[in-house]
Amino acid sequence: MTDLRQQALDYHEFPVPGKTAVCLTKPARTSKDLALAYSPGVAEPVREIASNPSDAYRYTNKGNTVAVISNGTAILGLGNLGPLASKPVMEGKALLFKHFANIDATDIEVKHRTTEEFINTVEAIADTFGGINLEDIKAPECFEIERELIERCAIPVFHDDQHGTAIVTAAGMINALEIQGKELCKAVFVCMGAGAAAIACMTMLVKCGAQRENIYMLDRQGVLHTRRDDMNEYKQLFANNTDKRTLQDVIAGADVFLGLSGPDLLTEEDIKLMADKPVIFACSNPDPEIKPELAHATRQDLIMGTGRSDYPNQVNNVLCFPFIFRGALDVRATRINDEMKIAAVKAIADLAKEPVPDSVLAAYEGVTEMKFGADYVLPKPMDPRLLSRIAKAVAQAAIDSGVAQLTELPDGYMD
Ligand SMILES: NC(=O)C1=CN([C@@H]2O[C@H](COP(=O)(O)OP(=O)(O)OC[C@H]3O[C@@H](n4cnc5c(N)ncnc54)[C@H](OP(=O)(O)O)[C@@H]3O)[C@@H](O)[C@H]2O)C=CC1
Ligand SMILES: CC(=O)C(=O)O
Ligand SMILES: [Mg+2]
Repeated sequence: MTDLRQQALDYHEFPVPGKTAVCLTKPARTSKDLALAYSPGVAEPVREIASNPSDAYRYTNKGNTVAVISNGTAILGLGNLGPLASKPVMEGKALLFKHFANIDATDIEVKHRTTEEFINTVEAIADTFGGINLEDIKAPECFEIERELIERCAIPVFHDDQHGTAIVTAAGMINALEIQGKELCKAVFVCMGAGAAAIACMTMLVKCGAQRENIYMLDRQGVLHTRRDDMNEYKQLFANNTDKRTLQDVIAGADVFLGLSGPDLLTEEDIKLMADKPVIFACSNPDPEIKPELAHATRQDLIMGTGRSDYPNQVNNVLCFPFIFRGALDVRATRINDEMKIAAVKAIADLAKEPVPDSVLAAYEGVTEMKFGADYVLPKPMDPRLLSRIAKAVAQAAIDSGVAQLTELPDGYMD
């Protein structure tokens, strides 16, 4: 048993099992308190909400809550291990929502037979919450699930593995390519994986300026190409009219490798074939497509990122989801649209160029300097400025694009 394995199990088991609990925001000590909190007093907000549903934001915790919902079909890069096994990850997301953005998140693991049953289950409970963060639901079902739920729910529904990952990847990619002296619109991309995260990341990169014809994607069968007849409609959008079939065929001369697939799928020989000054984001969790030690030992001119906390350049949706929901909840956005996502990309990318506060350095043992460059293309999750920068940009974008129920930012918001 490795040290980290035992430490992780102990962390989850002691002093109480799990990572989250409920806390009270109102007194419940006296009979008067109970008469207000429960019967008879609770009847008053019930009547108010029955006659005006938006009063749920006024008298209940709805406006500061997010449901983190999974079916466990794509738990990190561990695969389809079922809803119950996904609970530690969902509790982990709830911990991050609370710690970084003071949002009260509840994890919900759904057992279901059909995609429709999952959608109906989530729709049925949606009004309880201010937002829904879908997590670790595999492609292609995730696309239909999210689309349907956005249609059916009056609150933001956001598949984190798609859009949280895409926002952070785009921010990191813009910065990494700038440092390498390359342009997004000219860069050649190889994306290993063609699932939830990969399709969303490449879609977002195209929105940010990457050229569709410069993108090669691969799944377990190899390169997505137009002569294949085994691809779903989402993969078809990224199929190229090409004779290239393997990773080795497409990685030769590529500027970027983006891994959203599984562990150890990229070799030293592969990265030797890439163009000068490549960018490698090997984002599979917990084990990346190539270990940073191996990549750095192979080439000196690359920028390397992973999804993990224990290497430089953590390309992980934790940099986005707590903060984008903070902004969306605070203006009661009914959805999280492209304008809000692009605002988040820009806020994250820009923050990486600013001097890093000492409090961030203190959270990273042994690190004495962090400065925009090859080992610092993205802000750190511990950076307290992420909250104000992303939430404010997102909330403003929600107002400007007409999906906020508030017409202006609250006075002094995030100042
Ligand atoms: N760093 C971050 O913030 C994030 C990282 N991720 C990581 O991305 C990975 C994928 O997650 P997600 O998109 O949600 O899962 P999905 O199940 O939706 O997609 C997985 C994709 O990876 C492909 N794949 C798996 N194994 C291989 C292989 N051996 N060779 C080629 N392709 C392979 C699958 O191919 P096929 O279609 O043929 O089955 C599929 O296209 C996970 O490792 C996850 O940890 C995800 C979200 C955020
Ligand atoms: C980070 C994350 O959401 C994942 O790996 O699935
Ligand atoms: Mg995930």
